[in-house]
Amino acid sequence: MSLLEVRDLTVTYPGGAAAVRGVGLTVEAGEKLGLAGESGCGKSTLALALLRLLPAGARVGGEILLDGEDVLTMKWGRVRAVRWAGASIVFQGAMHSLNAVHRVGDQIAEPILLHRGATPADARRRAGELLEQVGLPAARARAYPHELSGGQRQRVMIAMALACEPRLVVADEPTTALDVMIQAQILRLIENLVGEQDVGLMMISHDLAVLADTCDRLAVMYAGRVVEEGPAREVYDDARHPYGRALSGAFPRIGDPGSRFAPRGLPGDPPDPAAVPSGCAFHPRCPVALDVCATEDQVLRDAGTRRRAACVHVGTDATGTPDGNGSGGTASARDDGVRSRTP
Ligand SMILES: Nc1ncnc2c1ncn2[C@@H]1O[C@H](COP(=O)(O)OP(=O)(O)OP(=O)(O)O)[C@@H](O)[C@H]1O
Repeated sequence: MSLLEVRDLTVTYPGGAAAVRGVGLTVEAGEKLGLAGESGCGKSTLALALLRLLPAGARVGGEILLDGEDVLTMKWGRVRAVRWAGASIVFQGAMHSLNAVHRVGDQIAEPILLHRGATPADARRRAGELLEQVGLPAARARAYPHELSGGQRQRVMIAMALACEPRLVVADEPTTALDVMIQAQILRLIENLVGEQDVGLMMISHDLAVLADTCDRLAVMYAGRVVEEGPAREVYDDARHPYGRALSGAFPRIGDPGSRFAPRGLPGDPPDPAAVPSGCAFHPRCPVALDVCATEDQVLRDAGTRRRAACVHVGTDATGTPDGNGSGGTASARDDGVRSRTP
């Protein structure tokens, strides 16, 4: 059984924005999954859904199995317990997530008191240990958030996320607000802590290069769907979906700070989730789209060993590379595929 198994997850916001449209993915214990995609593709919505943190009015379908237990049908008391000990989230922008009027040590100690049944003295001691584990002196427990740097605050957020020894850590753009040097330190910290404690990690970022550097496996999202997944380096170096290829060309590799984000050679913008294009949602921007792509939906199917992609060109003679002719794509090829939903 996987630590996390998401099956056919859909999230629609009031007003009709279909932010997540039938996502299936897994995270194993000790595995680091990177979730990539442009702004607005539904990454944060997926993360919020995992812990039932979506705003009221959002409609959710599918299953989110954490250790086999469906988060979507749990009673609220169970959800609260799961939010700390089952899975916890590190958000971007720690200043907004920490409470400005409480000392950081108290904020780390609180879930230990509430969910671990520790005595106040034990919870304080554990908070000090956690601070040391994330590279801060235990004495910083007495600091208020505004007395810490951005990188230190993000370390505190990581300590909080680890407070109740969760099985899964979800890190949503954990380093976006930080400068490059601190970013690298925080990424290594998350990587090491996850490795030491054998927890699963879902790291969310628009930066495929960072994810390829940190994670074992990558899933690429476009317009609320996973369109490609596979071993991190392979997806980054040799994406099978035209969108994955554009995205992997979009970022500097580590150590090349000169270039900036912009998916390479892609016209237009990601679609409005309230008006997702018919067929493959990527077809209006796709350099190798066929007529059929405008009308027929694409599902994830085998694209090599432990790799899947949702593109009409996958599994045909056509490579789907921008200079390939793409003529081998047929509608019938799609039916051979593996659906994103596990039967
Ligand atoms: N509360 C909400 N009500 C209505 N629409 C929403 C709400 N929250 C998000 N959306 C829409 O859902 C879509 C997905 O948003 P989401 O934040 O999940 O994307 P994302 O990939 O995480 O982007 P970013 O990296 O910018 O956070 C976007 O089009 C967004 O405008």
